Amino acid sequence: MAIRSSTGRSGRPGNETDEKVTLRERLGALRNLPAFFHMVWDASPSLFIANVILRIFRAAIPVLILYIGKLIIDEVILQTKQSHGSDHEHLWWLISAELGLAILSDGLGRSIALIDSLLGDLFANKTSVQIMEHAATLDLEQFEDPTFYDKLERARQQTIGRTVLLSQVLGQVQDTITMFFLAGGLIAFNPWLIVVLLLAVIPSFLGENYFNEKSYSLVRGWTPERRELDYLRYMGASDESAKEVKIFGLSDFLINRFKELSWQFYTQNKRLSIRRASWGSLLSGIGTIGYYSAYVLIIWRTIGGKISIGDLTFLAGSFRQLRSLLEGILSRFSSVSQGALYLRDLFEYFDIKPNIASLEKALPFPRPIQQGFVFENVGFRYHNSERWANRHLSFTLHPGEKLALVGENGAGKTTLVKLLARLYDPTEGRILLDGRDLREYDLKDLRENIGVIFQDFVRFKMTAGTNIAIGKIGDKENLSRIESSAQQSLANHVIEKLPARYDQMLGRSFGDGVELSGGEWQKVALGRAYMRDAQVLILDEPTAALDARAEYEVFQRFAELTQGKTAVLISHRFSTVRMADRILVLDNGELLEIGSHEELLQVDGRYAELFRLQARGYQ
Ligand SMILES: Nc1ncnc2c1ncn2[C@@H]1O[C@H](COP(=O)(O)OP(=O)(O)OP(=O)(O)O)[C@@H](O)[C@H]1O
Repeated sequence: MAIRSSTGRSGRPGNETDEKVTLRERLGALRNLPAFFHMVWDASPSLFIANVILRIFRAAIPVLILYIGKLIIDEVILQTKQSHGSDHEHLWWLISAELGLAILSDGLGRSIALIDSLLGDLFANKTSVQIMEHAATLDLEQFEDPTFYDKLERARQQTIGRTVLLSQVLGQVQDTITMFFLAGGLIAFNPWLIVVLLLAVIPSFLGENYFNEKSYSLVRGWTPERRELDYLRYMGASDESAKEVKIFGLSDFLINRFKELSWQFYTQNKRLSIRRASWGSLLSGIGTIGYYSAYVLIIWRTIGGKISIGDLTFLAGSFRQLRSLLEGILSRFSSVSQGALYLRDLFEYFDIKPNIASLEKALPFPRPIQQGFVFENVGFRYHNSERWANRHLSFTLHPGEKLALVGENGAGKTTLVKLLARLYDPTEGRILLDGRDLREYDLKDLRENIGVIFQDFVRFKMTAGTNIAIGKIGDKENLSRIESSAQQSLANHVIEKLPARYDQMLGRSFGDGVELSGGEWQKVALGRAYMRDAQVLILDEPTAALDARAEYEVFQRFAELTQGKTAVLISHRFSTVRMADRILVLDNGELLEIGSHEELLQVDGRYAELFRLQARGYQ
């Protein structure tokens, strides 16, 4: 359990300086916006177009309303000066026009919000699918790397958070258009007003920008800890951990670690929020002073008779709206560029390329295998380890042969089969299949022809039928195939006792799911091996949880059913191992002995020693 800080930064989680982002980087991140809009467009072109058109219409409304307001006031003043019985028709027209515009503006606003949220949902769904699709192409090794998980986590967050970015950028465009309309009026009156306006707004923009940068750095720097918090929250309350949490009395331990980490984040965030609020009030005070200076200027000119009262309301209204628009645009610029930085995380994740992939002109997997697999001085070291998990491995796995792998815990047996299934590529040496490097074969074809059931197989919280069909998911509707696979792996006896048989939900996560015992799960997982038409079958400790009778039966069947197929078995039970044609003994990742049961007994080496040790235990 990664209860210590997973960053390895010894007690300095979320260190801001490590994750500092410059203004230049933020501007640079805006380059991600076109690609982002491309993704949004792909989510729904029609909604996207509708959104843009409605926003352009809405952008023109504020200035029209202000202008009509000015005309109304001028008209009212004119009419109060005129004699009784003057014609009010013009005034009513103006009032109706303003009312109409106000209603239209509200309707447009609601339609835009609706489209934003629909588009947001579509975008979130589409991106989640893309993240899953991309994850499927990546290497196992990449999944074992914590920095990869941080990236994946940040990318996942994009699917939810980025819809806000969409409305922000489109809102930005809309407000900019409105601003141009309003600014036109102000410039015609007095260009200096624009200068006052900018001076009033820029300080608070700089403040916003500064604090957004800090908050992005804080959140980004805290990604590993946030993952740890999620993990602790899950471990503290999940069916997977409940048993051991109770037995070992772990809840206080988990809760305390959670409290410690979450408190650290809270205090860092609180400090930043307080600073942000204090500076924000001060800087926006400057903006208010600017507004009132301009207001005084406009009033002065009105008193001097240079402009009408209607002009006064129009200009004061324009200035006030321009100020808030400009403040909005500038502060939104900070969040847009911050959003674009998060996008960078998403695109960085999409840019991760798998190392293990098919070559352009990949070979089809041989049908049938002619010469078998040849290991030529194969060595493998996990990327995060100094130790060689396999080294100097040279042997041949003949077509149709049943090979058993034997060795102590950590000897490298699972690693060897992972190399065979090309979950990893050798660090040194090579593996040949029918004389060609394994890397030359089409990866999908290779995986289809090599069926592996791992010791830590996944207990999918799905129906019993699906759990078997996993072995060949394309056949998930083929009930007779699923049933015969279940028979072969002895899972049929387990499944027939379940209330809903093959439709029974397994695991306790959903609905009326039923939990199976370890051995029962293993029989179900073994069924997956029989679903496949794979030429090579690999069973990594497939019978560890089976009782003695079940194990005997499983192997009787396995021998019959894999006639003519190549099979690799990993087992610590010598009763199983001796049924193999040949046995490969691994020690510290290296090949120690290889031969049939009888040959190895004659050699009287490690195998003979371990065999006798186990046999003695049964006497
Ligand atoms: N994903 C991994 N990252 C780093 N090291 C690993 C990883 N998986 C295994 N190892 C290391 O590689 C070595 C070989 O492991 P492997 O799982 O192949 O052993 P094994 O013979 O199958 O053991 P067991 O009998 O316990 O299943 C071990 O020292 C193990 O710690």
